Amino acid sequence: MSLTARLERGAVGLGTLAVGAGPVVVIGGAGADARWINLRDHHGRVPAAESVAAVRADWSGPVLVEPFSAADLPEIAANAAGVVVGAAWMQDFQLVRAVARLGLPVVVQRAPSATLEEWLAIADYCVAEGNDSVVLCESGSRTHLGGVTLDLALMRAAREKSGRPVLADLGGDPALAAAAVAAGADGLLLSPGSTEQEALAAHEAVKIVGAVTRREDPDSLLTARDAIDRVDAALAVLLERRAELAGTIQRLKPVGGFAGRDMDRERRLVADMARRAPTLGEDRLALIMNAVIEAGLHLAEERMTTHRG
Ligand SMILES: C=C(O[C@@H]1C=C(C(=O)O)C=C[C@H]1O)C(=O)O
Repeated sequence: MSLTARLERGAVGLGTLAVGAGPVVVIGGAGADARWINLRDHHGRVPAAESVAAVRADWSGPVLVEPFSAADLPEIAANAAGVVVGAAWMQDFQLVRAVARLGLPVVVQRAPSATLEEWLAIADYCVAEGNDSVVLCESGSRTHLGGVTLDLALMRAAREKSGRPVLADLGGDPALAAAAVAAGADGLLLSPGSTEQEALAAHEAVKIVGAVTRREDPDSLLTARDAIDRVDAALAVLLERRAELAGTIQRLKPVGGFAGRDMDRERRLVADMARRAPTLGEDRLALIMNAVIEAGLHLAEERMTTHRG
């Protein structure tokens, strides 16, 4: 889908990036699709221009900025693709209004104790200022253990109720990336200082889990190829896992390998798969699965020979 077509479907554009249609985006530090800067991290001691210039030194893509105060807004208006209304000042209505008036897309983080209604009300404040480009970001609630729990059910409800794109704020730990993508996140927010490895882990979840759970409707060659590449990545993971399991079965069966081939079982598994892949249908699936099964049996026999040898 072209950026314009994506935006027509309720996505929010962050520079060249569409959030809400197409693949799940990763926002964070190095290796992410968009960078973000939290000016609150420095308690206003580092000028906005300096922080933006530091990121701009090696990044020309979209940058999101969370201001420390209203004084940062001119710099943000000039140099950012979007503004973050941080969880800590979600209730500062004056600042929210001033941010919305910049006309840039606004990411509204949920304050730790805010309800769904309170959270969505902030989006309404932005709309009242004439800014409808709002992305909601679930940033977690404080728990009795002193930690922060991401509420993926609330994130999902926010998406359904508002029709707006949603982000899951994973902080410094991409371990929940897969769960967030499965729960319908349109983007994953890593901390501004996240590493390339963390971005890689998040992108991997976007590819593998997104390929299975996220419906995409690409309408350009480039985006369709991007989408099919993600499906192939997921297929590769499953094919590798399948080959391992098929190998285990060959070792456990009384007669393994090609000599113990069980065509009845193969027909049954193809028929089962055809229920989930009705468009392909049984005959085409049989051809595909025959190749997959034979590859597994070859690998298993090769390994048995190596082990015996
Ligand atoms: C895995 C098995 O061995 C063979 C390989 C199969 C497969 O890869 O799915 C299926 C049937 C057998 O021909 C099995 O018997 O279950």
